[in-house]
Amino acid sequence: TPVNNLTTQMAQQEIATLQKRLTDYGVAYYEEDAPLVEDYIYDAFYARLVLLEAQFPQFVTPDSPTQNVGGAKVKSGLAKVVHPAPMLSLGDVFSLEELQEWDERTTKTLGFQSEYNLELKIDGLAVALTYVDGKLVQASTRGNGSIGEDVTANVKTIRSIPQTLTEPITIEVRGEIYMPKSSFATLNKQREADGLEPFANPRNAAAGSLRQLNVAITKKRELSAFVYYTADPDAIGVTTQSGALERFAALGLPTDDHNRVIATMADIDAYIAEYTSQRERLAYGIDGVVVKVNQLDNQLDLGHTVKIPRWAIAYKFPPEEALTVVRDIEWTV
Ligand SMILES: NC(=O)c1cc2c(=O)c3cc(F)ccc3oc2nc1N
Repeated sequence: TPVNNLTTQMAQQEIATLQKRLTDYGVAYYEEDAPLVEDYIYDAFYARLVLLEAQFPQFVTPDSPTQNVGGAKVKSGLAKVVHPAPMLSLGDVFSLEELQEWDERTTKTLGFQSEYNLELKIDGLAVALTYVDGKLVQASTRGNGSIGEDVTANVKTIRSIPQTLTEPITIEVRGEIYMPKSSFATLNKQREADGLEPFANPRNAAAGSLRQLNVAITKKRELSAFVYYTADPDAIGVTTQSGALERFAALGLPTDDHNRVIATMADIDAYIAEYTSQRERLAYGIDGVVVKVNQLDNQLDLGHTVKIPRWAIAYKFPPEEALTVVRDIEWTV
């Protein structure tokens, strides 16, 4: 209802509801680094409350999210960044059968069996890094794909991300920021000692540590990163995904070296089996394997939908607790 059609009674009710909702969102986001809603949803509710409180100041309370520093300010504290090209997400499959279907669809569309570049799916949060003449000038989160948050100052505290490339080129690269398992364990021990809620998983810990207004907090959190994509392959003279990863490393960008170029589904099954068992021995969390068409011109032929690329797919590992249950059942039998 437009604000000027509201009775005082209705306004008081809506303001109270919004104050409670935004306080809960703020606590989840700010205290637990486990946001309950996408930022743009939070921002819309926040804007509505600001409007109502301006119209009905008698209902502004000192503990309203619009009044306190904690929740709201942190949320809207980070500047927004519009992505030049939308940051898409990966489509997911949860079984080898579905992965086989994806391979068949891709082969049919291309008219031949493509070679694939296989990569571990790092369980962190996506960021875009912009370098101009070899200097890091901006870093932003994916956000809703079109609009992300500016985390440049935070990213500059991450040792594995170079502020200067080995060549003075201008390029935007994308990657995953993650918290190594050892840093995660240390951080949660410290939080419990300080009487704070531990982070649920390394991904939430990484997100909460990156999206800090106070950069000194980010610096203490020992984050790391892997780069896996660029929208401008011509800037680095590569024609394959595997070649791009090699060039990223030559430029001084951190890459994960577990990638493998393969030609058949049998090779994919072997890679998935290998890293399903290797998973707990890795220094960082992975939640699956990413299969990418390796030739970049074939990627262009396949294109993307509004939300996901057609030339890549994420095979997600079954959640670990499920595996434990399966093991127990086998054991009792
Ligand atoms: N978490 C990851 O380790 C990982 C994630 C992505 C993406 O999210 C991703 C999203 C795209 F639209 C295109 C390619 C991508 O490649 C990716 N490659 C990876 N290795």
